[in-house]
Amino acid sequence: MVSPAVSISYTPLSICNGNNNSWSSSTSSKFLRCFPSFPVSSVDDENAIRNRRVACACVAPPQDFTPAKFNGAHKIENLSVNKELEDESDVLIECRDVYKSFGEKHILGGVSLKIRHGEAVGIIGPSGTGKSTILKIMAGLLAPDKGEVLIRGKTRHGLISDEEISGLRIGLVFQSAALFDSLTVRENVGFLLYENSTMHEDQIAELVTETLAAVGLKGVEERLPSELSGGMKKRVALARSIIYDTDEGCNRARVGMIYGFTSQGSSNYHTDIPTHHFPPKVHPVLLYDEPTAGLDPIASTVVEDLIRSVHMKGEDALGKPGKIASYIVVTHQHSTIRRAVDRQVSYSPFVPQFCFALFLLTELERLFLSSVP
Ligand SMILES: Nc1ncnc2c1ncn2[C@@H]1O[C@H](COP(=O)(O)OP(=O)(O)OP(=O)(O)O)[C@@H](O)[C@H]1O
Repeated sequence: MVSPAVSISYTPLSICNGNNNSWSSSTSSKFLRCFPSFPVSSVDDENAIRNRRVACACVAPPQDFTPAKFNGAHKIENLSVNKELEDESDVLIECRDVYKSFGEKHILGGVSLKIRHGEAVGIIGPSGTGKSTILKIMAGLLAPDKGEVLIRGKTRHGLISDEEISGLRIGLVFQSAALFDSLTVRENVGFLLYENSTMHEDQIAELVTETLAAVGLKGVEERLPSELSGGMKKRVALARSIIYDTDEGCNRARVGMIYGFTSQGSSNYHTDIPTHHFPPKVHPVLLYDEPTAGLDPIASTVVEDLIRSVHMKGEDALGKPGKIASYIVVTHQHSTIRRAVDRQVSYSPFVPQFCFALFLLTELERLFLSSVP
């Protein structure tokens, strides 16, 4: 089993990107390795973490760190240092110098980042800095005031369009599970298919059961959301974001349709992929907004491993390879960065102190977990 290690950097740069062996000697010498192994809990799944390339993203304030003057416009910086990633052909989503304000509030001030095929990216930063906003912009639910969003190299104009996402399936899993309270788990997970596919109800029911099993839930199909724990709700939301139409008979005209639900009506965005296997040119990308918020450390671990397992480099609870090409996780929890992310993008100028605080919290969490019999 590969054990992720956490390192402390004495520079704001906190990335160990790429594969486990990607530390150059000059880089590794700048880092103090402090936790050679991650605590093994009962929910650890060797398969789920076997394919983890890196889980390392923690920074301490540099000794000479002086916070930059805050001028109201935060900037996300892609801190990747991996030269291998300079090839542009595998970029699925790119934000280029994106600005966004709400009224007088300047939320995003020149955000640039790229999400590549196969990547697992974490976005970390203080509350209210615009992390959810950038996810919504990437998903095409909000338009930037200035700057560009490119989907597989093509500039998106305005909000998401059917044409644009014919090659990309973007799912957005919101912070709250945002299930429909009056619908059963089966109806929630299968909602899009019941509403929009030509699949027979029995087929949908079977697919829902299979998808729930993939996220480790069995026998909950007929329950209402109010009868589930917070962690179970998150898993149901995850199942809803990865289910897709298996009806080969469906024509492809529906590829690229997008549906949305938030807590006031819409929270999870899907496209409807009507083939059992994703067409070769369709890349499912999931955007998770604080998927472990409000969960205890063990429930968080389950969700973090599930996020890994539905990724193309993982295996789901049924032992099948995951189907998600790339994903982004917005989180406040360092454990989520450590377990579920290969690469981290951070908000400046506060991130060194913020990550250091997260590091301390994670250590408390680790001590707590290790003391549990
Ligand atoms: N539709 C909107 N209208 C007006 N203000 C908004 C809107 N959406 C977000 N904001 C404001 O933009 C700021 C950034 O919000 P956002 O949800 O993106 O932050 P965040 O970094 O994800 O925060 P948190 O970590 O607390 O979830 C907040 O001050 C929020 O009130």
